[in-house]
Amino acid sequence: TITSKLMDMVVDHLDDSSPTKVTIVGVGQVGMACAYSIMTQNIASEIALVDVIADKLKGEVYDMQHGQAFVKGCSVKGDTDYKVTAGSRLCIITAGARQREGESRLNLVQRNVKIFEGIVPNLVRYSPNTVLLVVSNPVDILTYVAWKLSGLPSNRVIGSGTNLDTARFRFLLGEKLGIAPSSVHGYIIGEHGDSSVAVWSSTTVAGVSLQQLDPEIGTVKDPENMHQVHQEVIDSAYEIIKLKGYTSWAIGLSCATLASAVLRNQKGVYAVSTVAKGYHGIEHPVFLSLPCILGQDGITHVIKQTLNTKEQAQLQASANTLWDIATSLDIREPSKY
Ligand SMILES: COc1ncc(-c2ccc3c(Nc4cccc(C(=O)O)c4)c(C(N)=O)cnc3c2)c(OC)n1
Repeated sequence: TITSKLMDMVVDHLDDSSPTKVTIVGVGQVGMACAYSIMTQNIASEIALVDVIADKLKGEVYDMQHGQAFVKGCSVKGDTDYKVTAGSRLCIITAGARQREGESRLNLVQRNVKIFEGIVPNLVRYSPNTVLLVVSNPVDILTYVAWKLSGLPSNRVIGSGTNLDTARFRFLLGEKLGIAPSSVHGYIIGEHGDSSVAVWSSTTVAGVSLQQLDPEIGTVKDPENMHQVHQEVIDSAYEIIKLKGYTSWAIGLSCATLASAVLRNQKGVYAVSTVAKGYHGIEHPVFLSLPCILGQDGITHVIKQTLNTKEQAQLQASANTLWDIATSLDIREPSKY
């Protein structure tokens, strides 16, 4: 054969037990933007793609595989059978039901619970030590659902949460200040979407607090209307969906950054959705975004920011809303024994 003429075998099969393998469930626009970002940034040595639409899945796998020659060391495979995901360090869930015309948020969530019941137990079965990263919306509720269905410790169940909101906030502030987003430090925390909280008191450039320079910053009395920056962040997802039908590139890049923090044990601080019980007077085990340190075992620490009374009240209101939804869901938890 060509192989035997080309080369001599030295070792039959090296047990490559340390592949940095990432699974992505859902090969829609978000899932493929995650896959492409992870592949081109050499964050994983293996990417496994899973979905229920077999032809779409096969097409995406082939198309990604044909790009392997252009990147260093990232192999892509895919299957509708979850066996393909075995040994993943990180599993990213982008799958979910599409909101139907006039469908209530609660009905959509319940449909996604059913879908997650088909996905999460399969992921944990083949990768019991995995970290889960939930991207599907409504992300805070669905990260809680994934946590309940997985039986994993909460440090290994993460929601992308307000990580993307925070990136948009830093970008828009940077545009106003003429400073690169990487040098504008600030966090949007809490519930992803309309009720997120911009923590103006900890928004700084070179350690200089913008709130100290302008105590009204972020309020409607702020002469420079910086409050508008947070409103633009909240509106941006709707704006982009109106313009192109979905969002993909920024969420894909944000997930690649979170994947890198986990796979490379980087200990970066990111606003991601985690169990907020015990922080800022929150009593229920709901998932909300807080600044978290990310490493190989998921969330190792939560940074305790000092929030003003208004910011705390907003978080607690979100926590109560999410807890009402969480307790109304019928989630089939794994048997404890
Ligand atoms: C083992 O049992 C099992 N296995 C898989 C599923 C399941 C269901 C829906 C899935 C799914 N979404 C999906 C599939 C079909 C219809 C819809 C919808 O919006 O109605 C949504 C996706 C995705 N890419 O969005 C990806 N995987 C899925 C997987 C499932 O759902 C109950 N049950």
